[in-house]
Order: sequence, then structure tokens, then C-alpha cells
Amino acid sequence: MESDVLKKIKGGLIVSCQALKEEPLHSSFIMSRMAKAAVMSGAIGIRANSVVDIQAIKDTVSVPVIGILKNVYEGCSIFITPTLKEVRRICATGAEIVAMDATTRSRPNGEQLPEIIKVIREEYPTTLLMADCATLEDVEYALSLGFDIIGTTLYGYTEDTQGCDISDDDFKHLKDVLEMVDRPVIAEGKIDTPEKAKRVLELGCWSVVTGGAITRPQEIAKKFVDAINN
Ligand SMILES: CC(=O)N[C@H](C=O)[C@@H](O)[C@H](O)[C@H](O)COP(=O)(O)O
Repeated sequence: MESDVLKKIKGGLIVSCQALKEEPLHSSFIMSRMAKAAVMSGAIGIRANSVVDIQAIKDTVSVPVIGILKNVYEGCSIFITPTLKEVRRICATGAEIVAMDATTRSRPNGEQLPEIIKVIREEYPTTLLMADCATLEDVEYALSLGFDIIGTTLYGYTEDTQGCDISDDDFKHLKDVLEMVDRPVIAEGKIDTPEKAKRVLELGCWSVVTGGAITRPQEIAKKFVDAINN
């Protein structure tokens, strides 16, 4: 059965409101205002990083939230909600959807994704789980683990997919993902123009996440500066 949360985000724009410590807008208050602006403009969901940002956003808007907790472990490339500890903390915020790295790479402390999923399904049976994938192999792995939503978040951001862009070849990678998947696919990662957002929904994605092109002014300003200087 289709959940209410899935119904609410179908066919729409989810805005990722994130600013890490080293970014100029690092502030839960600012992220909550970004979320408000996004929702005022018609966004139907927000993606956010960290417990405090999610709480501030949930106090401000009422659309579903995709929560993550980025944490870097030495010697490990997985950083999006990487271990059971981070998954639990984000589930406890009440975020309707919790996203985590679902690549087949090794996780911190030797943790295994199937075990994390098993524990979380028992503790938080109503929370939807989103798999942040890079390769088609990751997508297959995520499907076998019973994730509710497949995301393309990490395509172009891992060792194996370095240099790839989701819009290459009229979204060839995304089309391959959609062909394999029998549940909602959320297009995410470098969907940086309204035209690309529209296109991925036309191709059959459930929703689309856009981040930096809306909420990272340093990225937006750089595009203008580069255009002027080149
Ligand atoms: C790879 C990684 O760390 N991605 C993060 C995942 O949450 C965010 O930094 C991105 O902003 C988000 O995925 C949206 O993508 P884009 O900003 O390209 O629209």
C-alpha cells in the first residue's frame, strides 16, 4: 500500500537545505528559513542534514522531511548516515524518511547494512528508508535489502562513478535505474536546472531533489562569476 508520505511527495520538488560547518550558511536557523522559502514556492518536501537542522525545519514547515546525518570516519568513504548510531539519531527526530549510503563499500566499524536495516525496521517500523546509491550494483543491493525508496544521490560522487553526471546522455543512468526498480525512485544529485527537474519526472521518477542550485549561494554565485570570466 502506498504510504501517505509517499503520496505527499509524488511528482514534486524536494529541496535539500544543507550547509556543513565549513560553508557560509552553516546555521539551523538559516536552514529553517531556506526550507520555509522552498515550501512557500511549492516544494513538497525538504532534505536536511543533522538532528538540530531537522528539528528547526520541522518546527517551521510541515512537509515531509528526508533526514540524514553526515559523519566522516577516518579511513572510510561512507559518510551519509553511515552507521546504526546515526540512523537511530535521525529516526528519533521523526523525519518521515531517513536516507543512508547504500553503496556496497565497507562501512565504519565493520558494520553491515543488512543488520542496520533489520534493527531499524524493528525499532522504527513506520519510518521510510531511502537508499542513497551510486552504481546499478548499489541499486540492486538496496532492492534486496527492502529499501522503500531508491535515490541516485551518490552517482558521480564515489570512486567508481567519479566524473559521471546524472544528466549525461539524456539521463541514461537514471533510465537504467528506473528500468530495474519496482518502487519509487528519487532523482538527486546535480539536478541543477528547472528543465532537468522536469525531465527526470517525465522519465518516471517519483520526486526530484535539488540542493545546491537553490540553497548554496556560493555555488550559484560561482556560476555567474565563471560565466563572466570565461
Ligand atoms: C554527495 C553528497 O554529499 N550529497 C549530499 C546529500 O545529501 C548533499 O550535499 C547534496 O546537496 C544533495 O544530495 C543534493 O544534491 P545537489 O546539491 O547536487 O542538488
